[in-house]
Amino acid sequence: MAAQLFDTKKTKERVILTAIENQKNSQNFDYAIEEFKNLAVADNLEVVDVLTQKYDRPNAATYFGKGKVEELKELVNAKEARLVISNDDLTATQIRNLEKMIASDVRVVDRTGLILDIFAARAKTKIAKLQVRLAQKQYQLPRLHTSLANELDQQAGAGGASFTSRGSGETKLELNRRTIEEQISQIKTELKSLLSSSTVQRKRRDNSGLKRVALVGYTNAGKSTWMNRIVERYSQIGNDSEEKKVFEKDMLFATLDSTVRSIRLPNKRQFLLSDTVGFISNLPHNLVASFQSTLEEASNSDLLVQIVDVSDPHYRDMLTTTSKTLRQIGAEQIPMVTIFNKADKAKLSYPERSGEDLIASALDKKSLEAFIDLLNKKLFADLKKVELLIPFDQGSVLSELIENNQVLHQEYNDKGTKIVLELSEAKIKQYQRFVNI
Ligand SMILES: Nc1nc2c(ncn2[C@@H]2O[C@H](COP(=O)(O)OP(=O)(O)OP(=O)(O)O)[C@@H](O)[C@H]2O)c(=O)[nH]1
Repeated sequence: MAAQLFDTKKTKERVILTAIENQKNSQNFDYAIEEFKNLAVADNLEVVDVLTQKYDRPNAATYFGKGKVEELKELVNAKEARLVISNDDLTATQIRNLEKMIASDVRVVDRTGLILDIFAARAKTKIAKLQVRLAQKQYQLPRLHTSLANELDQQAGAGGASFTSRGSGETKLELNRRTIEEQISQIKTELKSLLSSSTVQRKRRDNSGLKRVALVGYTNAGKSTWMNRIVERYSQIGNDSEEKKVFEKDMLFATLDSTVRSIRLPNKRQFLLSDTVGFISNLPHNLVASFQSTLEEASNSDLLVQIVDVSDPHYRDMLTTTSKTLRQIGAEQIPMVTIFNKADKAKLSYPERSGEDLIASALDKKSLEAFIDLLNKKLFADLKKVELLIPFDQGSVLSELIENNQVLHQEYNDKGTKIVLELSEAKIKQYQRFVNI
């Protein structure tokens, strides 16, 4: 449903990446280029060269300065590339001018367009597809120019109606703008109704009073792998968890939907675990807005578990990216622990606690135990030991308590059953009348 910007699936399209180095980004410039290249590879493109320029600010008309555009033109010809992607967002004017100056059959896109394209290819569920489509349309709107207009014209033609014939005196561009605006509003309506039913589901789960844990972190850090290991071992519904597994793959943005699973530990403590879309530096604003509901899994949780690939030389930059994204979605106040993952690849010893955090490998059994131990300590720190006296005629209350909590001690007296267990403040309130003082 979500249309691809470039047809990359049959043969790998040859691409030249461009970027501007300035005072603001010079410190992390190498990392930014590395990340940019990975994004292109993730979109099945073949990066044939990277052209950069030191410049305080991109040229408003042509992005690069005049001489550099000439250099780019020569490079495009020499390397037989038909696609140029800029690391900075481009305006419609910059795109139009660059395409004109380089060659008529060369397309110029920016990093946001590239990320949207990857998301479009990865989106599987109806909600994810619509969210990407919304972000794509919002991205297209201010960038409408002739070549996009022609593309839209063809799309409309395929639908039968030629909207160029509508209304007198209106330009093609205005009509296209109006069409996109209408599509945006349709997608929003559809999303709203789909999301309201999924919000209902979320609320229903919330009523269980279970704590929520969200796995967050840079794309490809290992979030889905951890999720699957935990689900395989501790999922609430038996061991037949194959269909509950989430997509785990060595590629950027393998997961676009947030998945929530109910987990029950051997000590009977329960919580909801969610996996969510991976972060990346400067995640396009439109995408963050479109994926707000998916990202809410993280911003509504009681504990964030940040997964970082410690074997990546840029892992510190990835930690910064995660912090920035968490601020962007209003989740910076939520308590967080960090798992320095892929310690096996980094040749570090594991599992090992590092203060409140953990050095671990998702592929290791002992790391899973250490992870669960950490969760137990952080997530259930507010549990209080309490003694309850349940009268004999309240058998159902007693069995519910025993079923859902680890009973530390149990004995009988002439009034009923005395049990000692750990409960949250809310649960103590709920069972207040049975508290044995
Ligand atoms: N060696 C090693 N590989 C790991 C470890 N954890 C995950 N991986 C691999 O890293 C790759 C990415 O893992 P995922 O779990 O898909 O990563 P993710 O964070 O969910 O990725 P996105 O969906 O892109 O956000 C997969 O090929 C995993 O098998 C680990 O501890 N050690």
